[in-house]
Amino acid sequence: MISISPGFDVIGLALSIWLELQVNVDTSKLQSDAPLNCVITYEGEGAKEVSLVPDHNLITRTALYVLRCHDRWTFPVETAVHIINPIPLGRGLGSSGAAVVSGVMLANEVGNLGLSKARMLDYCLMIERHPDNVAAALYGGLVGTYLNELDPIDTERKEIPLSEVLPEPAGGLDTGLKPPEPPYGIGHYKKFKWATEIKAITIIPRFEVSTAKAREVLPTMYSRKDMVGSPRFTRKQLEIVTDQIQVFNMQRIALLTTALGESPPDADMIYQGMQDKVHQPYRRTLIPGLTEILQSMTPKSHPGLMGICLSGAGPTILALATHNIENIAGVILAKFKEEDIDCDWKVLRPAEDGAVVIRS
Ligand SMILES: Nc1ncnc2c1ncn2[C@@H]1O[C@H](COP(=O)(O)OP(=O)(O)O)[C@@H](O)[C@H]1O
Ligand SMILES: N[C@@H](CCOP(=O)(O)O)C(=O)O
Repeated sequence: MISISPGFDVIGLALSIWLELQVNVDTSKLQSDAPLNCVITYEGEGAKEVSLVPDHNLITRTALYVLRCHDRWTFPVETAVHIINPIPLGRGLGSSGAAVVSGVMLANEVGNLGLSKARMLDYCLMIERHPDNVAAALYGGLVGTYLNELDPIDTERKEIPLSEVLPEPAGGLDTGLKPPEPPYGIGHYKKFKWATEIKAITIIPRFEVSTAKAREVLPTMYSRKDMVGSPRFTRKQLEIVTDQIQVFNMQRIALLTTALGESPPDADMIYQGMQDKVHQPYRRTLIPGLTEILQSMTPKSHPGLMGICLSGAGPTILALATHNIENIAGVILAKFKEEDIDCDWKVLRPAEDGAVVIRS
């Protein structure tokens, strides 16, 4: 799943590329030699780099966090988790969001915790703190999200450093200290319609940009950062510039969520709706060719194109299109090639169902 500009940290889209866990609890065994009673096997994207040690792997570490909040200190004897992952890691396609959601669901299943999806979202948000990706993965489709204003005690709990919520390796077994439980109702979501004729072309460069790094390049104060070296601006003018950036994105989000659901789609409105000033301009330093790609492709210059943006934190480019798909993809591939960047590409569609459990 991905987040869509200009809906930075707000709008997420679940796409038809599914992380799958095949889980078996062998209750005939009385004890297990596996660390934390869990045997992990793995195939697909990340197979060479992802740890198969349960208190290092993001999926099982997340599951252990949820289990430990419920006084279960290890997996049940003996839990086998086979991970099948088609989502490239560190490309802006939400592999970590999917991993976190799957870890929470894994705990819910093996621990028989009976958590609702709303409660699972709380656990996800203690780990991946921007709600766009995890809400899309959990609920499916195109979602808008927000974080609730909590009382001071719950706010403090929700902001406990990630290193305490999800230490690596997952600690606690020796100390017996329960990890911080999430407050109730951290975030909420609303699903929007998606016009079926719109396809999602993803152009996936063969290099990684970690989301953490792509967030570090963003300004903390937009007005100050934007005005560095421009002492001629007054305080009033700085406020106006900040407002302009925020209002620019808000005006677009307001249109985009409706425009993406209308048939036939209005290309100009979607294209305008996908412009962003909050994160894309700052991330160009991490992604050669980004500015040129985003600025040179419009519905007029490339018929069929509806809109174009960075997918998540990048480096993947998301182009929405109704037709001319190969041609549009070819242009973006060629532009990356000019920067000596090889890419893969996929045409995806929204996955409306969200995270599901199939019991056999
Ligand atoms: N299937 C997976 N199993 C275990 N860990 C994963 C999996 N997918 C992602 N991760 C973890 O998430 C990291 C990538 O997260 P991130 O930088 O946010 O990029 P992305 O845009 O793909 O979400 C990986 O380096 C890995 O630590
Ligand atoms: N809104 C976040 C989305 C990060 O998505 P990812 O797929 O790169 O993890 C951001 O833009 O930082």
